[in-house]
Amino acid sequence: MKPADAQDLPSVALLGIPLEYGAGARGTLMGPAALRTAGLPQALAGLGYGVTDHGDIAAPDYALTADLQPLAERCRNVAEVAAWTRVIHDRAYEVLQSDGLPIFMGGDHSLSMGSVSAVARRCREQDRDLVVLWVDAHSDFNTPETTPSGNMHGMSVAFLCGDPSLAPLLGGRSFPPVPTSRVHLFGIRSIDAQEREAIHAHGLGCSDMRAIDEFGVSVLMRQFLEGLDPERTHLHVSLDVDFLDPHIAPGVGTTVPGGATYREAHLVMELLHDSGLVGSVDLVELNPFLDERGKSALLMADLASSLLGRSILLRREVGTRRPSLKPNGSNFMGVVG
Ligand SMILES: NC(=[NH2+])NCCC[C@H](N)C(=O)O
Ligand SMILES: [Mn+2]
Repeated sequence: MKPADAQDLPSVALLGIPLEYGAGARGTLMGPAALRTAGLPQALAGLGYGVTDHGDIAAPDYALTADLQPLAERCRNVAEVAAWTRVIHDRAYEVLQSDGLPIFMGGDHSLSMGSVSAVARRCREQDRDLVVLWVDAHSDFNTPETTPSGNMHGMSVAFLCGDPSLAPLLGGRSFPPVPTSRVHLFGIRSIDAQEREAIHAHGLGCSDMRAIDEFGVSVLMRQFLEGLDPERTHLHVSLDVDFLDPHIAPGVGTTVPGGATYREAHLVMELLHDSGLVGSVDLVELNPFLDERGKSALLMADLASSLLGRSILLRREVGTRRPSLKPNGSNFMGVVG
């Protein structure tokens, strides 16, 4: 997608995914409703977008079939998550055929196995390079073998990068795995021991919270964006509520102290918008049952508005040029821990 100017704004397609089987805590099933109550559709319409709300995906039937049996011991709710992954993939793929930038409203983070796999399939057809920006406290790179919790929302990145043990989740559908060199983790501050080793071994890009403390979100985000080919890139942004500091966003089951501040989070979204590369979005892990008077829902809706171009700038042109700042040669982007 090219940067949108006022007369040429694209449309937005909302898809609700009330999924909670991938998380340890229940309640993310209410996430899509809370994002609507927080005014997300109206906020995007107010920016000038044509907004189509495709409603919520209905809960699919599930069964622990033979192909899933090997996963059952290490993965909680694997039959439910597999059934959801398949319907999410199919529905997301349909929505991707229609016009407009899709926003997948979760739902726990295991939904990205369905949404991003569909985006990957679509990108292959359109000869685009899919790049995934995982904005999260966690790296979600566990596999059934390494998971300490069994919670499948901690395995989405491994699935998307083609972990063979998780392949049965899609039930025969195929998608091009996202090369690990095209995944960038942002805001990370909670990694399990074996997960850390796997991230090193596979060479995923990572701006962890330590790097953000030292260099700031602007330098790191600009460096990430500069590495992308503007002609070929479809950037998928997967935004987990727990990227944010728990003080400003308590409505999530896996809070980790020391998260992004209000302005850091908005600046990330603003820089992403200015890049003109964002092609699809997940808003995940919002748990209204744990929220305080809707404040996390309101913040997520607000961040989505910034990602889609709402600007606090007086002069619009300041924010719409391509990022150009080059930090001087240091290689802090690829380092974890
Ligand atoms: N999307 C999330 N909130 N993921 C949390 C994952 C936590 C932990 N690493 C696990 O595998 O259980
Ligand atoms: Mn996550």
